[in-house]
Amino acid sequence: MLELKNTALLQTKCLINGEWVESSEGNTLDVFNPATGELVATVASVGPAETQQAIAAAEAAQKTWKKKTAKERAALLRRWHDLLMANQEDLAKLMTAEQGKPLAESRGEIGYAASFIEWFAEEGKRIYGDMIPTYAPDRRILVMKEPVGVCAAITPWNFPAAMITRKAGPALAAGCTMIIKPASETPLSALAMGVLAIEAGIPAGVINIVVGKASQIAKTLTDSSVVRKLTFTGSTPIGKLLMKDCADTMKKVSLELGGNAPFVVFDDADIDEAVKGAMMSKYRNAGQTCVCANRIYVQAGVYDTFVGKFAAQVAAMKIGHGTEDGVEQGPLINRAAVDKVDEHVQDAISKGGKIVTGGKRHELGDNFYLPTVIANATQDMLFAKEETFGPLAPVFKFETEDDVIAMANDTEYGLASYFYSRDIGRIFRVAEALETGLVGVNAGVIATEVAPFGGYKESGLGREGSKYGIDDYINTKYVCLAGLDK
Ligand SMILES: NC(=O)C1=CN([C@@H]2O[C@H](COP(=O)(O)OP(=O)(O)OC[C@H]3O[C@@H](n4cnc5c(N)ncnc54)[C@H](OP(=O)(O)O)[C@@H]3O)[C@@H](O)[C@H]2O)C=CC1
Ligand SMILES: O=C(O)[C@H](O)CS(=O)(=O)O
Repeated sequence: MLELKNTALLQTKCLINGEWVESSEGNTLDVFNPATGELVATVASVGPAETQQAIAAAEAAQKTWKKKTAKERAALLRRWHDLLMANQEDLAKLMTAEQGKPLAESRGEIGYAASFIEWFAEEGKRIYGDMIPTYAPDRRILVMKEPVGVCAAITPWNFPAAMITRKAGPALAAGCTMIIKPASETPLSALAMGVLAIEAGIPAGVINIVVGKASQIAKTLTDSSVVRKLTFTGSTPIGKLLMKDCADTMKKVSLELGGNAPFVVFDDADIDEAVKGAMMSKYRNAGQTCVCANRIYVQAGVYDTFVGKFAAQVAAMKIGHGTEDGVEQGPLINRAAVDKVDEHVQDAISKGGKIVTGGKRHELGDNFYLPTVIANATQDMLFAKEETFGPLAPVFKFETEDDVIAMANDTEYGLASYFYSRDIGRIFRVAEALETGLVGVNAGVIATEVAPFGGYKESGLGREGSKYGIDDYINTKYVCLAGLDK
């Protein structure tokens, strides 16, 4: 049973124009605990009519929100940040209840989510324009930076808080307003953050949260000419669909999509550090992150040592419900996710892969799968080309630097990559050769609000976080002042 200190955080209605509303047709959707299968809450499930109301509210609110000074917006965002942190434990409990991740990871995600609000509260004060040396004595050239306007966000279940604030932070700091459609599996984290945004004093209509049938809500958002930008985190196929749907109204689009991260261990690596990094990169969130190591490549000279050390640590992981102390891996989000992991395992076995540890469903329940290591992985196996999005680590052997760079880049994805080496020449050669937006050198987890996060190729468009992350919420205007010599 969910025991919250601040019971107001368990919000089951949608947020439109500062009001908590039910579906006009009485529709609802159930939120289940992926560990136990128990019903956590029943949430209002709205459609096109309510989405239109949210768009209208965001449009009206933006007229005054953009006129606040960056400092005024920053003060409100800072209060939101402080309330997120003050309610971190309750927000973490809600997240573990609906998403399944261990409480420690949920607490960490709330801190990560709040960091984007804190970061962009300050970045909003540094959206500088330009005064460009003129081309004519009677003229002056101004460059103004203005908020894009009404923005829509569609977010995933794997990081139910951080993937929202990584978008809402820059949007609100820049003077934009937002309609957020969270994933149907995990709406409670979004709605709880909405409760705290209202408490922080963020005006009605600046943030709107609509839960419901994704395709219906999305179509209403993408068809609307009022919505000037769409930002999405999720699968590449859905990202492509949304990008196409945004073309008719020429919206700005930011996409954080799927990945297929290579994790490379060279023979000059610190093997113990490489094992530590592989554990963190592969099994965080039960392998359900777009930047998880999806393919582990180990140079022949250290292959057996790495596999032995790595598999021993994986086999020792504590699996359980996210609410249990010390649990390192909880359930996956649903049965389909577990089936996909098992499909990759069975495919590998059929092609000569060797299970070193794990390789089967866990008796804890339908959504649990043992953390798995497969040796003798080869490029013809499904996980070489498909994102597993689960706790499966295939370990490939390679001979040369050129060989492994070719294999690492042999994918349509380009989000994250990692490698371990202590040779400075190799570090620069390989970091520059890898075709990904993020590169971790001797590190397995590198996401932070201060650095730009985003992909190459079919892993997406745009950057989130860092000083670059606010650019996607800004329009640049050139103003020419003439007649100044009279
Ligand atoms: N880059 C990343 O961080 C993430 C990548 N993924 C990738 O996506 C794969 C599948 O995960 P999944 O959760 O199904 O990802 P989806 O892309 O299906 O879902 C992400 C978001 O998109 C919404 N959505 C689903 N279908 C549509 C549609 N037709 N139009 C508009 N929005 C839609 C979902 O809503 P609803 O929940 O209501 O269906 C959810 O809010 C994973 O295996 C992984 O490869 C997934 C999550 C995060
Ligand atoms: O979508 C994801 O998987 C996250 O962006 C990964 S991270 O930002 O938590 O590294």
